[in-house]
Amino acid sequence: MWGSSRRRASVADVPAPAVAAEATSAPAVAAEGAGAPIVRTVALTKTYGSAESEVRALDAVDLSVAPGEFVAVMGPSGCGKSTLLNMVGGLDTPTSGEVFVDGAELTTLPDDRLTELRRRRIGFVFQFFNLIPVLDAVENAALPLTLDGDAGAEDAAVEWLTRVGLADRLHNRPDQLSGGQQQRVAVARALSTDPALVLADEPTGNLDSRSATEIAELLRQVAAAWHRSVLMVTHDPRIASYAQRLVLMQDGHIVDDLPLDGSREAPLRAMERAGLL
Ligand SMILES: Nc1ncnc2c1ncn2[C@@H]1O[C@H](COP(=O)(O)OP(=O)(O)OP(=O)(O)O)[C@@H](O)[C@H]1O
Repeated sequence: MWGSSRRRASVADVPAPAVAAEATSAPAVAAEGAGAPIVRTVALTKTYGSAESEVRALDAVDLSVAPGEFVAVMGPSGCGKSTLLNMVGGLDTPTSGEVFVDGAELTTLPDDRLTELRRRRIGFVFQFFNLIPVLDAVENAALPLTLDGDAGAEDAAVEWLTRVGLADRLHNRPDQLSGGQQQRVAVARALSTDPALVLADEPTGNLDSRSATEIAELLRQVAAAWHRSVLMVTHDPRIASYAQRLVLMQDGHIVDDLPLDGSREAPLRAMERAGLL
């Protein structure tokens, strides 16, 4: 469905207002309206176990992410960050509440539509890159489209690898790339399907400080220049400072939600204020 209506962005578009229109012009199902959030959770709750062993990983979480917005999520270990990302990514199902992504309510979508939405409208970036060792950068970045039988898979991969600064590394395998370069390949792979949303779970957790900063800057660009929404979980306040907005979680709740101004210290100060340090 999206494959037929999707227009591939060209490197020549960068920075490209057209990409912004493209990112929001082909919603999965009836959209919630122009300018509607790309992510919206309503009273999102997830419990694991039952009775006395019950863990409330998410407790009535309401969160919205606007088109092209870069939001960082921080909080102590076990506060529900990954659970939130998994619910928004359709990788796990809520106990109650609703999750809208790009206008579609995930809990009511038939399996095939959910799979299609995950494949085409959401890009995933993981801490350990999750690249295939025997494939080169182009083949790795093309993989989601290749698996979908898309004839333009490698062209899209080359375009996005060029955008993320790897035009001279197209045919290197992961073991021939630095950690930061491998994560760039993973970002290109996440973007190759033209998603509205990129979900990044600790994307800099396996990188040295300099590469981590470069990936944070790249994710900022994914949102600011290429108009994809980015929802990123991180433990690193310095990395969070590249986002436009910080969501702080504790015990399955959002305890603060504040705009950021690029100050490297702001997330740390917010965590101090919330008593999370
Ligand atoms: N499959 C599961 N079964 C039982 N409990 C789970 C499961 N997944 C998560 N939990 C629990 O839910 C709570 C939230 O976990 P989650 O992984 O979302 O936290 P987190 O904030 O991402 O933690 P971290 O920063 O350590 O990755 C924790 O108490 C965790 O033990």
